[in-house]
Amino acid sequence: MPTSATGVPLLIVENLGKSFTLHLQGGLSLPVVSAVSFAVHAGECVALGGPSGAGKSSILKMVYGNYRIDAGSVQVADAGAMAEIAGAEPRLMLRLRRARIGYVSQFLRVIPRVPALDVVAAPLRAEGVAADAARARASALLARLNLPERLWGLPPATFSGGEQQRVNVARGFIGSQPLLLLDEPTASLDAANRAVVIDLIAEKKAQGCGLLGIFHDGETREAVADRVVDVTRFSA
Ligand SMILES: Nc1ncnc2c1ncn2[C@@H]1O[C@H](COP(=O)(O)OP(=O)(O)OP(=O)(O)O)[C@@H](O)[C@H]1O
Repeated sequence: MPTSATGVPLLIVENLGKSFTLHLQGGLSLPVVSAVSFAVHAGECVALGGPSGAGKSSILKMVYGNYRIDAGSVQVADAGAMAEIAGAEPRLMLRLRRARIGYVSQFLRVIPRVPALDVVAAPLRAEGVAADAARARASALLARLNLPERLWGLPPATFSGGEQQRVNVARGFIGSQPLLLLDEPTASLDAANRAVVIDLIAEKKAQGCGLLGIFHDGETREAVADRVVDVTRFSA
């Protein structure tokens, strides 16, 4: 696999394939993608492109271990070696998520009764950062994303879509994982907050992180992506 000028590979996807089995339709098999191959290197942001239903989110979910991998290989840089995600034990997957792969999903999975500040600080706490320091960094990120301070102590369940997305973005960006997956991180945001997310992505790149994202908004994609991998060429 060639290494780009930007850095070492953080993610190598080779011949990845996925079909969904529809049990309610008599076990009908719905092929989604096959032979997906690309890599993400340190310091670059790669966008997954292609029309709705092409399989972009499914690829992100396989990389994060949320969807089972039917064929091929997904390897993530881990302590000088590459760890295989296909068939990974849950314990390995949890460790990789804590230390190597961050993920900003489209929607925040709300945890009942946990205030927004602690939702955001949680990945740092999992890395072993002390509670006060983790909260201080969470506050700084929420302030940058213009989340009103009166909301920080409240659980995000009743927040607006855009407020929840900003909590989700802050939670995804606070950690120090070198690979970050982004599923439409700016979809519900206004222009000012979209610009903050674009800056956060640029900062991660400058730190040597690799990012793999879906950006429906063309302007955002244009601003952050170093290249686009068109998923239609892998349609099954
Ligand atoms: N859990 C699932 N069970 C069955 N089919 C699924 C599942 N997840 C995705 N699919 C199907 O796989 C195909 C690809 O979906 P996916 O969400 O990956 O596409 P996408 O390119 O991200 O689309 P969009 O841009 O609309 O988000 C779709 O036809 C979808 O219906």
